[in-house]
Amino acid sequence: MDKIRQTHIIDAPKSYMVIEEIFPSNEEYLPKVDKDEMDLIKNNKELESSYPIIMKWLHNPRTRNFIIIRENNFTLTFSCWRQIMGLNHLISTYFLTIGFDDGKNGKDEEIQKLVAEKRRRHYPCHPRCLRHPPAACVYFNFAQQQPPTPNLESTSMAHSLNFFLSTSTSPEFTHSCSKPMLQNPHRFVSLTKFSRKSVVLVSASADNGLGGLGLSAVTADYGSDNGSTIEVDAVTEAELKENGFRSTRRTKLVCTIGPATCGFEQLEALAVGGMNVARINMCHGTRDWHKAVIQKVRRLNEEKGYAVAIMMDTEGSEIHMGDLGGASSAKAEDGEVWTFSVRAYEALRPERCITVNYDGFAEDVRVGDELLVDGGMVRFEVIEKIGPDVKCLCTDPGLLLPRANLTFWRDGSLVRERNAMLPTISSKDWLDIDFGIAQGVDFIAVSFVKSAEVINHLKSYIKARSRDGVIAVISKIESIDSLKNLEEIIQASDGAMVARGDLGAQIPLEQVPLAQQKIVEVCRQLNKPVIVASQLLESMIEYPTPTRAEVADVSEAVRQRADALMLSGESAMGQFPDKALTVLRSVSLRIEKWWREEKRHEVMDLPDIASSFSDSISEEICNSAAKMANNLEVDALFVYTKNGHMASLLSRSRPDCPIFAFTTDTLVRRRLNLQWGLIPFRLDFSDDMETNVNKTFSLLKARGMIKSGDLVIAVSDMLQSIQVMNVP
Ligand SMILES: Nc1ncnc2c1ncn2[C@@H]1O[C@H](COP(=O)(O)OP(=O)(O)OP(=O)(O)O)[C@@H](O)[C@H]1O
Ligand SMILES: CC(=O)C(=O)O
Repeated sequence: MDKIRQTHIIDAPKSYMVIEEIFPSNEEYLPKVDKDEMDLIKNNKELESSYPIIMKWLHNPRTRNFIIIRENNFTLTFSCWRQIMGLNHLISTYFLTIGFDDGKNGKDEEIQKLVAEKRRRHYPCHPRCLRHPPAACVYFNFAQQQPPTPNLESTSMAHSLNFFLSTSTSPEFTHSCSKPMLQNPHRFVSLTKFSRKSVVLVSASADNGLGGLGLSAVTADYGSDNGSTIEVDAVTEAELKENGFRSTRRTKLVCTIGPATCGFEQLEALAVGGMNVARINMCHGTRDWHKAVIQKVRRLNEEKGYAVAIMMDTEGSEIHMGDLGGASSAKAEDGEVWTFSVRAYEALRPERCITVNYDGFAEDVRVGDELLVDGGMVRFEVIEKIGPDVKCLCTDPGLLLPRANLTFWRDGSLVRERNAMLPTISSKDWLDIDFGIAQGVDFIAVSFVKSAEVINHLKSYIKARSRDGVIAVISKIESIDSLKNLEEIIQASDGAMVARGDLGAQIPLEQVPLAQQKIVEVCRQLNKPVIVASQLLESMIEYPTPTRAEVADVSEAVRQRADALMLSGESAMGQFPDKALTVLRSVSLRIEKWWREEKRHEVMDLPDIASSFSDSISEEICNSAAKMANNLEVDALFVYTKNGHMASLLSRSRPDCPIFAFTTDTLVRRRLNLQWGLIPFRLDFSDDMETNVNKTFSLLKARGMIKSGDLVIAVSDMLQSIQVMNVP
C-alpha cells in the first residue's frame, strides 16, 4: 500500500487554498522569508502570480507546513522540530502573518498580538511536544471584505496543539486544518491542482491531544478487505446503493409499539419502513408484554442487521384514567353524566364509570372544576362529589382512550395542589426502570420531569446498576415545571422529547408550537438529541392518508431540524402504522431535499459547550469539519468514534452531507441511531486512522455503498484530526 501525499490548490469561487506539506529535515531551522518577496506578495492582488514565491518557500527544505491562502490575506506558521532519540521535539515556532491592507483598522496586528500571546502561553512547556510527532501548523484568516475576526479559544487551541484553524467569519469558506505529519519523512510532492477526484481526510483526538484538521489528496491502492466486516442495516445499504449519499434521510423516526405492531413481521415492516427507535410505553401493557417486544426487536437486529434502538417510556406521576375494561375507546356524548372514581372495581364496572389512578383525585377536585381528558379532547364539568366518586357532566363530547391523561382546571387555571407534589418517578416507575436496565434498553424516557435533580439521580442509579452504564436518559418536556427549568433539565439529560400531548394539556394550545421551537433550539445548542412527539399524524389512526395540516406540522418539525419524529397511537394501535411511517419518511426526505436545494444555511449560533480543553478540541474540529463539508460539497463525513461524542457534535452542526458514524460498539451504534444525519455502522478499528480509512473504503466499496471519486471528510475521536480524501 503506497500513499502519495499531494498538495492541492483548491479553487473555490473567489478563494484559493494552497495546502502543502513539506517534510522536515532533522535540523533546527527557521525559514527565512525574503522581505522583497513578501512585499511582492503583499502588493499582489492576483494570487496566481504569488504562487511561484510561495512555491519557493515551500520548497525550502527547512520548511514543512501547510499554507492556506485566501484571497489576499494569509498567515503562515512555521514550526521547528528536532528529533531526539526518535521523538520529535518542538523547538520553536515562527509565525508569519501576511496581511493586506483591507482598510479595516489594522486587524492583522491584533491577530499578531493574539498569536504571540497564545504562543507564549502554550508553546514553551506543552507536554505534547515531547510525545508526538508534530502536526502541521497554520493559522489563517479569510478576511475577504471583512476584517479578520479571530476567535480566542480556537486560536489558542490551534496553537497549543500545533494545528491550524480558520477564524474567519466568512460564511463561504472557513476551515480548520492540521494533521500529524512525519508519516513519510523526507518525501516531497509538488503542488498539483486539486480535483474532486482526490479524497479529503480529517481526523482528531481528545485523548492524546494530537489535534487538527488536514487536507490532503490520497491516491492509493488500499488493497483488499482484510477480512473484517462492517455492519449496517439493510435499508440504509439499499438506499445508499440506489440513490447515493444525498438521498439518505437525516431525520430519525421513533415508533411507539402497541397491539398493532408488536408481532415480529409488523416490527420488521416498521424497520424496513425506516423505524430507528422502537418506543415502549410502560403506561400500557405488562412487563412480560414489553419484554416480548424487546426480544423481537433484538432478534430483528441480530438476524437482519438493523440497529433499532429501544426506548422505554416511564408512566410517571401523571393523573390518568384507567383502562376501559378491554375496550379500545369509549364515546362520551354531550350532556351525559360520567363518574370518575378512585375505587378499585373488583367486579364489573358500572356503565359510564371511569377509574382514576390518583388516590387524592376526589379530594383535590371541587364542584365547578373543569376536567380535561387528553388536554381537551373531551371536557367535563364536576357537578357532584360523593365519597370516592366524582360525577361529571360532559360539556365537549369526544372519544375517551384507555389511560388518557386527566387535568383539572379552576377559574381558567390548571389546578396544581397536592397533585403537583407527586414524585416524578413513582414506585412503579422505579420497578419499570429496573426492568429496563435488566433488559438493556437503550433509552429511558422520563415522564413529567420537573427538575434536573431527578435526572441526575436517575443517571447515578443507572450507572450503579447497569452492566455498562450507558442507558441514555431522555427528559420528556410535558409540564409547566419542565418548561420553567428547561435548560438545566436538558443539560442534565442525554436528550429530550417534546411531549406535545401532555404539554398541550398544561399550557394553552397556541403556546405549544413556540414551546416546541424553543425546546428544539435548546437541545441543539446543548448538543442533546430531541424528539418531536404526539399527534403528528393523529388522523392516520383511523384513515390511510394524513390531513394537509398534519403534513405541514411534520414539515415544520423537519424544518426545525429536530433529531427525530415520533409516532404514538398511529403506530401503537392505529390501522395504518406502515403508511403513517411512510408519510413521516417521505415528508422528511422532501423537506430535507428542499433545504439543501435552497442552500439554506443555519443561522443558529452554536455556543461552546465543552467542559474540558480536550472536548473543546473535538468541538472545534467537528464544527470546522461540518463547515468544510458544506463548502467543499463533500459527499459524506466519516467519523470514527468510540463513545459517539464526536458523531453527535457533527450531527449538531447539521451538515448538508450524511455522517457515517463508525463505532466498535453495538450499543453506541444503536444510541446514535436517534441522532440527526448519523448513519451508524459497527466496525472494528484501531487507533491508526490511515488503516481505518483504508479499511472502510475497501469494505464500503466492496458492498457498493461508496464509489471511486466520492469526496469524504473523516474525523476521529481517537486521534483528533481531520482528513479530506477522494475514495480511490
Ligand atoms: N403497550 C400497549 N398496549 C396497549 N395499547 C397501547 C400500548 N402502547 C400504546 N398503546 C395505545 O396507543 C395509544 C398511544 O400511545 P402512547 O404511548 O402515545 O400513549 P399515551 O397514553 O398517550 O401516553 P403518553 O402520554 O405517555 O404518550 C395509547 O393511548 C394506547 O391506547
Ligand atoms: C409522548 C407523550 O408522552 C406526550 O405527548 O404526552
